[in-house]
Amino acid sequence: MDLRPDLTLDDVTLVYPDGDSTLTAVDHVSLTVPAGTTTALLGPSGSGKSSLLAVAAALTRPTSGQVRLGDEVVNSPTTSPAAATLVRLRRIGIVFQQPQLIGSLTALEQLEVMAHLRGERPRARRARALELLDAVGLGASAHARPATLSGGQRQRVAIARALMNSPEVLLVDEPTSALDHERGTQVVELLTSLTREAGLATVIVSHDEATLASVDTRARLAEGRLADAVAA
Ligand SMILES: Nc1ncnc2c1ncn2[C@@H]1O[C@H](COP(=O)(O)OP(=O)(O)OP(=O)(O)O)[C@@H](O)[C@H]1O
Repeated sequence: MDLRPDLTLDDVTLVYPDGDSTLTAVDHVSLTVPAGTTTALLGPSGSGKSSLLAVAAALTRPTSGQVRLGDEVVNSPTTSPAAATLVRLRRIGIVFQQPQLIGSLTALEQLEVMAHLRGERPRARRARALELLDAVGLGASAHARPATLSGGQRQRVAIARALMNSPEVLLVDEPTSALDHERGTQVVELLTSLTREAGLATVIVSHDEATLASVDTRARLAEGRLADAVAA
């Protein structure tokens, strides 16, 4: 296993403007996700889970505090948009609630597009894409288009795509919300085993505690604050 950095949030606060006043969506959250482990981020609707994920993903700058990979600060109130884009492209894989696949492309092509954007050579990117599709159990569906895949299979393509740029961090927003219990559990198990194998620091936002038996840690948000982070 490669030695990958831990993901650390140091005292992160995110305040949105809200009419004449402000709304504190994330309130002084500190959290470390060690490399090779998965943390589930739980909490009621509006507790700040998506906002925290957006800061961890360098999609949104924190109002105060910082995000680190190892010792390196990758998102802070002064991070430039260009630096944040590079961090997202090179170091962070994101899986959204909906897989957001391109209808006209095969599973293999969805992955290859990612590597193409990074300027990887065609042969290398095809080999890596096939390896990842195999890893998510879709080796036999490499040439299938999204319409012919099930919801669980589409989510697996999105996971493989997020890993195409060999990220250090994997951030996953409600991956099981469109899946039944069994398929949801399988997707979380896949995420935790890929995380261990690749030494990733993974955060899964979830409403669905029943699918989370395989995660290492559960962190709970309430009104933007971290209520607890316990070993699962
Ligand atoms: N872009 C925004 N501008 C202003 N307020 C926002 C914005 N995004 C979220 N909020 C507010 O911040 C708070 C936290 O929202 P957030 O979406 O992070 O919570 P959540 O736990 O992910 O909820 P859900 O489970 O419903 O997605 C909520 O009060 C929400 O209304």
